[in-house]
Amino acid sequence: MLSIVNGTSTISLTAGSSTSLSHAINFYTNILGLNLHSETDNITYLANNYDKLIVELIFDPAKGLTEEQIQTRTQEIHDKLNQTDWRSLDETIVVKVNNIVSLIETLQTFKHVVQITPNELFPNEVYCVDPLGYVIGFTAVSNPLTLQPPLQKLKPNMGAGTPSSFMMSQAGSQSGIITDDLPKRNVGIMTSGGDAPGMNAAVRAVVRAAIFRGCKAFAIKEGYTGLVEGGEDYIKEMKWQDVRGLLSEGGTNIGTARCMEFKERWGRLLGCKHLIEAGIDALIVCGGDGSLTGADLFRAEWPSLIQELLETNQITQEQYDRHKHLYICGMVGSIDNDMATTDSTIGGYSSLERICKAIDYIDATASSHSRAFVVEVMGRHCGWLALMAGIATSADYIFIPEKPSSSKVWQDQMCNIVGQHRAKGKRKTIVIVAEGAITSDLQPISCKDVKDVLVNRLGLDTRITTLGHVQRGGTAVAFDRILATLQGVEAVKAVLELTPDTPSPLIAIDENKICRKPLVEAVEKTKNVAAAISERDFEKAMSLRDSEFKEHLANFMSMNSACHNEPTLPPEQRKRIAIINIGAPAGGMNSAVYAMATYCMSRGHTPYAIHNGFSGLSRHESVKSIDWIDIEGWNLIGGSEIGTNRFTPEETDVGMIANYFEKYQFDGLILVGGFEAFVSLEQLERARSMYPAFRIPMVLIPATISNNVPGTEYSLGADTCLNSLMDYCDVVKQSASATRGRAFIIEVQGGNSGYIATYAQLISGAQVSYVPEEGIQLDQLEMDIHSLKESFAVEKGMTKAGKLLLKSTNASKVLTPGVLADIINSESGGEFDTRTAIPGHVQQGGLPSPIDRTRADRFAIKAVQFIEENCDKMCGLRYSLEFPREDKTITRTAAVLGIKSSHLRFTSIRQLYDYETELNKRMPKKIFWSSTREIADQLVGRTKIVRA
Ligand SMILES: Nc1ncnc2c1ncn2[C@@H]1O[C@H](COP(=O)(O)OP(=O)(O)OP(=O)(O)O)[C@@H](O)[C@H]1O
Ligand SMILES: O=P(O)(O)OC[C@H]1O[C@](O)(CO)[C@@H](O)[C@@H]1O
Ligand SMILES: [Mg+2]
Repeated sequence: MLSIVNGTSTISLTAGSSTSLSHAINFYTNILGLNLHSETDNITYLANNYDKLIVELIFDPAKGLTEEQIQTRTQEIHDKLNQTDWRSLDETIVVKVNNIVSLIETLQTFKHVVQITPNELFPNEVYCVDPLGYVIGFTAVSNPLTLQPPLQKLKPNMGAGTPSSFMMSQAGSQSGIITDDLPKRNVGIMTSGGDAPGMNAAVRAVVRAAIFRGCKAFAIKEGYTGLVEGGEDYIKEMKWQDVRGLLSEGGTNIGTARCMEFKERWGRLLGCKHLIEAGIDALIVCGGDGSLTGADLFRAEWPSLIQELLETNQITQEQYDRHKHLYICGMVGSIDNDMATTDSTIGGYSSLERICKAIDYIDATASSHSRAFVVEVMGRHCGWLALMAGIATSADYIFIPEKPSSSKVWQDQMCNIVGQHRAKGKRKTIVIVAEGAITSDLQPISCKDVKDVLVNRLGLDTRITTLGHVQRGGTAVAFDRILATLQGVEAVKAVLELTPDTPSPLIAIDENKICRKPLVEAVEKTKNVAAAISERDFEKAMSLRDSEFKEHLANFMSMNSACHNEPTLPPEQRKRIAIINIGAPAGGMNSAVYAMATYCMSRGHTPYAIHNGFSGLSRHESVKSIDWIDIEGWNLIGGSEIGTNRFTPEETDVGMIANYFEKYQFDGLILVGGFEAFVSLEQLERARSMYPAFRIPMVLIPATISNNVPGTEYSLGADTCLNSLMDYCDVVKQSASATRGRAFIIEVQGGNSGYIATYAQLISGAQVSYVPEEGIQLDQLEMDIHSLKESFAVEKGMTKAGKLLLKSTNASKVLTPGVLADIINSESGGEFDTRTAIPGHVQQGGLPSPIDRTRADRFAIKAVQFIEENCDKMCGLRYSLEFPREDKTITRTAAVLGIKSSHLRFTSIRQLYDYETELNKRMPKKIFWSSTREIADQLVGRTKIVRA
């Protein structure tokens, strides 16, 4: 993305072609919607929120940098762009151009800009293609988008376009359908390889998104077998209602297979023929590395396959002309999470949840008998499941294919670690073995091998548990439903945007960002991992796994060695680090404390817990150093073991808090909590001028189910909450469906943030979510009731679809669930009835989800590293009379750690508090999930009134 700023006025970004129109509009409305017109605002906004690269084009040197500075910066940029993948650049870049001609020249020096086209009709415009294939246009016309018609979202049609009539309508009807200039294609979706929870959600999303865009959707049944066999039994057109209820079902209802015939050319030739016969133009394959390897091969071979079909008269010239290009797109569905270039695969976290649950159960029996358990998990040649389960359950030792050692080494290492844990008083031992675990000479390591060592060398009473296909069963967790849904919608958009010349994409996720990556590259990189392992080049295999994998492994190893007697840092670098929980409980708070403390121990720092928040500290000096055995097992439990409350320092006693910070000589503070923790951090940062004890690095790990902490798109606890809400909604929906003709209004927590309600709508298929950001408008309510009535009338007695309506508590104080139910009931004319359900504090409790456990560990370790890195900066200032509080290098040492788009970032509390927070609303100014609301509505066919 490029933001182009011209000192006084903004030179605008616009669309270069129809394929990039919505891309550019999205970008542009993001900026304009926020009314960020000033240069600084644009840059700050983009740097913090949008993407990784900003190119700032200074047209007038007098208004910006000196000529010389511009030249130096320009040179730096060129050097960087030529060396690095431009999307991983993470800073503001200034390029000087004087006019459109020099802009073209400048762009031509960018290694990754593959094509630059001056526009002959409009000489003030230039288009180029970025690495993802987007056409980006530049124009000297100020704000050219005002010349475009306004973006049409859902249409407020009260007649033929009402949602239920739309839902029941045939594909191709225009009512309620997105009107853009993307081509209408017939889109096929198949699931292939091992089934994975979330595949059903992917199929639902693809079918509905395709229909919504005015295309026809087809399911190809039984994976590639469906292509090879062809015909109506295997390739079936799907209508809106065919995918109803799929969200909550495990496995894949359209079937999957491992199809040997497709590995042969003749099988693929048949596949080509059958796709053409069915009239399918675009194919979305949801499967694992094997399936996508097959898809990539199919794409590469397509021209020769179709040529052969023409030459052998198996298809007509007309068919040949229409299907010359196969538009193909990959979605990674596999529990193994073994595909390169994406952080997660659909199904991976559901499987992880099953594994963690099983190990949590095993924990109890292991502890009771003081036994060791060797647990085998799936993953084929990938150790992701074993590694993540190891972190999430605080296993003693793990075996993964990417990091093998010789038989002698692993035996000694495992016995050493397990022995030390036992010596410290641990009563149970959990060792996780990935099914693909090997020694460095490629010999498989079996659970039996591991058990024998534990028995013979440590004398432990040991049992083996092989989890097997339990790991693949059951409904998808919230994350997989979200991932599958958002990726399915993106996949449809991708296949409609593809041109014969653009490379086939794979829909990936980078931290929190759904994005497209080249399919060929992903397949190639994945194959290279396997090749590196078979060549015993384990370093290379590890380097080809994504960076998060490597980070998790390093974290596991450090936490695992916490009770060793040899910390990694020399004594003079060891610190005293305070940890505190603030705000309402959230899943993952304990995991974060556990991870921080164990990581501190492995480094040689002393971790201190401040019990019961700031009020506990000021009233009872509630500081306690943390012992390893005291926190053993905390990773797995909900709530807050050290206690949490909402009091901020100023609500308690700042002076007393400073006094205790001084007394214990804390070198750093890590807060874990939500908005109150955010406010507390700001208060402590502000108090630094007055109290030297606070001149230490301080960092906040966001933890709140409301997910409303500025500076992050993710807070610990939000995933745990979503999962409990999802289970709750599934159960209520089942009851509503069984009763027929019943709707439920479910009240959802989240303070002033509609995050939980919006994502709960997305994963439960609720008809609406009313959120505080929008309130409940009477005309919208009227429309929703009208739609509900109509859909119940259409479906009367036929289907068993229960309807859910979600309402955030703060969406309206007047329209409570009871009042809403009364209104709907009085409007329903006896055709259906509406009840209420309030999950309440269930949403805050429960065991932390594996995502919250593993993210907590990652956040925690990053936070400790932040303290380590910033301690020296503050050292000299501790007792100096002059404290440069406003100095940016100083303010940055009090920060919020967050996930932003595809990055983990520290953002200074000053920046966030002063510029990016709506204090009265306790919300960040920018809501990053607005587009998810649109998708959640689109996929249930809700008609939303567009407001100016
Ligand atoms: N090299 C290939 N060429 C053509 N087709 C392939 C190739 N590899 C795999 N396929 C097709 O993809 C199907 C599924 O592949 P595979 O069994 O490896 O599972 P996967 O997609 O990796 O999923 P998972 O690993 O999660 O089970 C195969 O049965 C085959 O039909
Ligand atoms: O279900 P199947 O065909 O026995 O395959 C089991 C394999 O499939 C997976 O579950 C998914 O690829 C692997 O983890 C496992 O090795
Ligand atoms: Mg596979």
